[in-house]
Amino acid sequence: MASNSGTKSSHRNSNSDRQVPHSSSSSSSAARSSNGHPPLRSKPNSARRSVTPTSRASSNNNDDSEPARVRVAVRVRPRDAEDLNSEADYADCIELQPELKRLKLRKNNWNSESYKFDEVFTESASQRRVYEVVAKPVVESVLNGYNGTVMAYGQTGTGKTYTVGRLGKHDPSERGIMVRALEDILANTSPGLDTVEVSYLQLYLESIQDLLAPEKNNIPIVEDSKTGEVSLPGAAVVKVRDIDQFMQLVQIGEVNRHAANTKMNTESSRSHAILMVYIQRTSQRKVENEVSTQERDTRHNIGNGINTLHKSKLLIVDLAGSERIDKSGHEGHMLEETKFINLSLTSLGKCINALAENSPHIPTRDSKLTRMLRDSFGGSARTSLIITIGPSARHHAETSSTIMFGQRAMKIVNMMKLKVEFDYESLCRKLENQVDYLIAENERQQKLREDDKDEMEKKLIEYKNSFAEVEKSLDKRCQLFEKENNRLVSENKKILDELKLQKDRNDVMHDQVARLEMNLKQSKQQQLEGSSYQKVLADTTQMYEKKIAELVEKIEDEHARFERAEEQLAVVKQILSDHQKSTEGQEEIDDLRIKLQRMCQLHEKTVNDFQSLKTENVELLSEKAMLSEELHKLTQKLSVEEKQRKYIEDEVAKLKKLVSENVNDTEVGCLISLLSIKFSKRAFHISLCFNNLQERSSIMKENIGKVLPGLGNSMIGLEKIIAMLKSQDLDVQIHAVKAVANLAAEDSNQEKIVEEGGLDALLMLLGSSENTTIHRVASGAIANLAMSERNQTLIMSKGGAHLLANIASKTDDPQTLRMVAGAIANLCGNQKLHVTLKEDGAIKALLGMGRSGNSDVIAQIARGMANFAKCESRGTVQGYRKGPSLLLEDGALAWLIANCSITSASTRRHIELALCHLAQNDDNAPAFVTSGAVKELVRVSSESTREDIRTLAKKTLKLNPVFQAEIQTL
Ligand SMILES: Nc1ncnc2c1ncn2[C@@H]1O[C@H](COP(=O)(O)OP(=O)(O)OP(=O)(O)O)[C@@H](O)[C@H]1O
Repeated sequence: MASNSGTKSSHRNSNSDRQVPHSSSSSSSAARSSNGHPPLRSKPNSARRSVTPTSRASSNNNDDSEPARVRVAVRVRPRDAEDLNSEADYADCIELQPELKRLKLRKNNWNSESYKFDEVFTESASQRRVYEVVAKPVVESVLNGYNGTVMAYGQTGTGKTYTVGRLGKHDPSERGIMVRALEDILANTSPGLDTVEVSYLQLYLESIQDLLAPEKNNIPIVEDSKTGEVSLPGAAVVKVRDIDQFMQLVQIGEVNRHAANTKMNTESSRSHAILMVYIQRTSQRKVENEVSTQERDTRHNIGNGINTLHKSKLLIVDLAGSERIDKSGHEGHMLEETKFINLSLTSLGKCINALAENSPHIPTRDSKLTRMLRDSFGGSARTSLIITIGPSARHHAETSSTIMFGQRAMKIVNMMKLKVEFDYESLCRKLENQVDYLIAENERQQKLREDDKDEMEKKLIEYKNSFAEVEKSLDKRCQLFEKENNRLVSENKKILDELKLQKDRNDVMHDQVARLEMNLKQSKQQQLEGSSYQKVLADTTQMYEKKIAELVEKIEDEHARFERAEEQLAVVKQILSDHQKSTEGQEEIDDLRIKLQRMCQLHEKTVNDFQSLKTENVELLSEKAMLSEELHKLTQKLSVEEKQRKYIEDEVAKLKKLVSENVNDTEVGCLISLLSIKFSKRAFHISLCFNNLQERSSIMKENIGKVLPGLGNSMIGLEKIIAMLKSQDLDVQIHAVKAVANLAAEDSNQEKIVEEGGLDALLMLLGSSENTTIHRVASGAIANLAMSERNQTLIMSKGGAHLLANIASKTDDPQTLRMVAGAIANLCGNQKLHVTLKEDGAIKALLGMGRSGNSDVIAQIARGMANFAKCESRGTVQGYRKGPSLLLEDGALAWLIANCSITSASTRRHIELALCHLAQNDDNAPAFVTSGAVKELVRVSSESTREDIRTLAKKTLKLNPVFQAEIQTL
């Protein structure tokens, strides 16, 4: 029940409501969450924080609050045996209009008021429908991470426990809200990821007892002053595995509750039962789509995502019965007990009033109930209230106050806040690991790159050196080759020249040989011709043969040398061609060059990567500074708000003081006017101001007019108000009579009003005033006062019946007639007054008011007739009354027959009841026959919508021979 301006948080953890982003001290690249929100940043050494919902929330917007009015449904319990035995004419206390979601309450038995709710459940509404309408939306919202409360409020015995706590072990259709809520919660959570835990407590005589661990008593309530979070550190919290185990827990709780209550000599209805369901859901933020492969690898190393925790709390409250002290006992323990129940329910009511009025201060500290509900009713929780009422008019006042409680609760608008937390510690750990990993990885990469770079540079130098050497040796070899080539070419040329020369010589020698051969031939010839000659010739031949052999040898030498030269040439050629082939070394160098280039590029890229990581680091640091600044601003804003709240409280205190010391009429008048706006909270102070009120000031009169009717809700200043009824000033009289009428509407005020002379003053006004407003309002007040037997006797003894009859004859204003008829109808319910009523002309006046034709007036006449006839028939049956009804002489039968077919169901039932009761008196039978009422009675016996009336009519017709005879003639 947080104040409207207060902050909220989930159970058991200290969390703030708003997401306050923080930058990390160092981080990976700026990953973004899947919904495009800024990435989550951790802040080491701080507790878990609330964040804006992402994955589970139904809505994806960034607002962390959405307005939701407290939903209020009303459920009527079916009639029980006691209700059926109760007074039949009061049986229509409420009228349900479920299709309009409205409920009509017969206000004070002579007037009805219509109230709208979020849902109106008739007696036949199923448990399933009640759960689905009242609790299911709350359960769904709790599953989405919001806190929620379902609360049952109503008088004892109206079905709160039936609605909320019924187990339905043998018949699942009977299951109440608790079991159905847990069924839904368990079906929508996964045992591995989520946890569901419960505590079950009882609040009795302002002491909290654990129903699951009964030895734990007087459990303290701990409130986090910063977050407003409420926790009960001593209470047992049990993990729920399945619905059977939960039902066993509730059963254990019920047994303990029963045992505790027996020990304390009380009953369950005297304590508040509170089931607390804690839900913790885990989900992972997916960031995979938006991170680089490298980051994904990194994340893979340290865990895939960030765990977010959705923590929420569902409270299901079965409140103690809301009956008043006078009904629940006046003495000893019972009185003490009722006071405590009243204390907690009254303080709940006060909080609801304050919340409904959007008051800056919600008085949650007044009772343990409201302290426990501080973070669950109003504030940021989704809340449903089911109010339970009984159908019987016997409990009219309780039913009325229950309805008003529900109506006020409907005005509360909560600002629901989603609390998603992430596991900050584990996130922190993960991010720190991530940072460590990235730093280490970065350093490693850098080192690798530096090593690579050195290596490459070394290799490059080596390659360059070897390339230069190769080039040098190639140059050398080229020079050598060229030199050798030149040498070989010149040698070749020389050999060729020599060969040519040799060839020429050969040719010459061949010629010489040929010549010599010829000479030889000639010599041989000459030999033949002479022996001396022969000898010379032989010598010459020998010489020539020697020369030839020498020449041949020389030629052969030359030939061999030529061949060698040729071989050398071939070698040179081979060397030349080898030399040509050696240019392939160039390709190797090119390859090396390309490799070198690639290595240079790689080096450059590494340097760039390193630079961009550095830039990123700087960006993250500046982001962290920005977010820290934002946090600082938010903290400042919070402290300003706190100051404002204190200022308002001081102002209120000053105002209180000022009012108590009021200085002059005008100021007092203005203050009262001001304070009357916040009347319900300031009534006490206004009453103090009355001590100084003087009628002489026109400002005062005006303000009295504003304040007095409002004061009708309080007994403060009653003496003064009653004194004002006798004022000479008509305006003052009118305002005062309105105030008294408002007070008289609450039956708890009536005794005091009469004691202070209010009834005398009202009757005096009725007799003396000519003002129609005064007639109308005073009659209304008297009608209210005429509800108790003691007041009825007083009214009659002071001539009230005569005065009322007189007003009835003087006016045609339907509102005044309705009030007068209501007052007389109430007096008709007292048999001791019947004769005086008749003698003073009240019965005649009552019937005469039918001339207005107004349905509300006719309803009151019918009620009066039913009251009168019922009391008379009781007297006749019990034998202390004789003779025909006093109603007959004034024409009641004719009136009843004439109005028998009226459309309003409740008026018709009163007329039917009046006829039935009159028919029970045998002395009335002749009048029934002559007026034609027997026929109506027969119709009632078959057509009345109420079974008990049909039965009564049938029984009466059957037992009376006059009626039997008359029926024969019909
Ligand atoms: N809607 C309903 N349908 C049938 N029976 C009902 C319904 N509501 C209540 N009852 C019955 O009325 C009786 C009183 O109901 P219940 O005990 O739930 O009232 P209660 O308001 O919780 O009373 P208490 O304040 O004493 O705890 C029970 O016997 C219950 O079974």
